[in-house]
Amino acid sequence: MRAHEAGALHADIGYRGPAWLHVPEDVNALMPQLWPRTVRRAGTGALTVGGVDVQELAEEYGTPAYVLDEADFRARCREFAAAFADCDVYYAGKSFLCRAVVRIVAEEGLFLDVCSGGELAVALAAGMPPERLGFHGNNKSVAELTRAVEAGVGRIIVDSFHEIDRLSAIARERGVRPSVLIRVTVGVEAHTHEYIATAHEDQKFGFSLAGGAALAAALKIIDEDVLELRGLHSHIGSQIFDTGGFEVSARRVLGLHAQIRDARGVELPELDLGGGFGIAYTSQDDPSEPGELAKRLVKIVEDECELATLAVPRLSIEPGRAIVGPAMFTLYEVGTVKDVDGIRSYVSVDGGMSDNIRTALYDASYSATVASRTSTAPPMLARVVGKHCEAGDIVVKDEFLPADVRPGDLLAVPGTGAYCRSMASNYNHVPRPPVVAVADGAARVVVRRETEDDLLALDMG
Ligand SMILES: Cc1ncc(COP(=O)(O)O)c(C=O)c1O
Ligand SMILES: N[C@@H](CCCC[NH3+])C(=O)O
Repeated sequence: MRAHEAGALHADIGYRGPAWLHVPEDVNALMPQLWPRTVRRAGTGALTVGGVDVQELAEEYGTPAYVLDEADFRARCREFAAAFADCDVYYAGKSFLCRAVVRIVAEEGLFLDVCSGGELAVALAAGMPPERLGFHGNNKSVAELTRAVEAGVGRIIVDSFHEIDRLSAIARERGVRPSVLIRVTVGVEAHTHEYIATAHEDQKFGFSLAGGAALAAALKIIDEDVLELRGLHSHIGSQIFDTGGFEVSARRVLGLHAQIRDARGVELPELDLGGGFGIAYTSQDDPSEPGELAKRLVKIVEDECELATLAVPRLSIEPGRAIVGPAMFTLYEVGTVKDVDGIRSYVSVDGGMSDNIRTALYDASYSATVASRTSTAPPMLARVVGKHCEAGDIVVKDEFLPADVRPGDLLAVPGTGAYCRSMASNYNHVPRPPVVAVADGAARVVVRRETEDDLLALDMG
């Protein structure tokens, strides 16, 4: 069925889904932009990834499981590195981090952004050269800052006056001069969910540009001469498609570069515009390629520098979601199917909000497909829900699945590489799923499944 016929069918079936979701012509079809690049439907009807059948993965590693397409992940790292060849690309580790990922990121020539002592520990344990690390956070502890300084972290992005004082004390004590950037709140209202927008005035991150705190912080660091101020940093939010926000942000931050030059005669050599580049979760999302993003961002910075008569600083960016998000999907097994009074069917899977909190937290949209077979049954409006004791435990709000979807089917949800395993919880004492990396016909566990023994290990009786 074609999309334009969907309206009529929507009316016929008393459709209760969102207006944008169309009845698919073929409920078995995969939209390439949603899936890791090596995913195919094999002759058997089951999905394969990296040449491995998902049924084999489910048998060997169980469900739910996050499945990482290693070739896809590497390709995305490489594409960002190539597109931003004259810039520094920091992979945002908060999106998903484990030692295997750190090693791949390093091998593919990227830098790494960490934002806690734990992420720093993983990065160092995996052998990431410390000078290729950036350290973020609005409330870094003395212990975290000390560790970063002692390890020789390449740059620390300072976020408060308290932090500047703390870091300066640590640096003085050790007779070192850590490189810092200042996180600037540029007052941009990014077009994304409120909880993942980070540059409007009223929030916890950064020094306000409009209020003068950012300039005061820069002058303090320059005048005290303990820390080396390398540049300014702005991150406007996450899952953003429009480069307009980056343009405003670059203009404002470079305006501050010019103010600092005018006040102290210093031109800062670096500028970081953060991450936030959107990916496709559904047919409605149309992300830009890294090459296109690079062209636009570099031009924005060059134009703004020309206007402010500044030398062009070295640009860095911090993409997380755009690199790992599309490289993974979550593989679940269907446990129950309930038709609720002709409204929709609730398809329960063996995970839920503990492995993907984004739907509940940000009202995020996802897609899904039956992964273990194809079906000739007509499409049926479904809501994929988890097994938690919570009515808001929704994985995929609205999707068309074949009407014969049944217990034992494997269900795959694409786009779960970023902020799913990294934000996973043990709610209801559900152990967190493993991450299985697949490449060239072979699978390996890069993060093992949590066990009930792991859960009990923290419980002191
Ligand atoms: C400072 C900073 N840099 C980079 C990122 C990565 O964002 P994304 O994964 O959307 O690219 C974040 C998260 O939003 C962030 O807070
Ligand atoms: N956790 C958010 C991204 C922002 C987090 C980093 N500031 C998400 O899932 O979309």
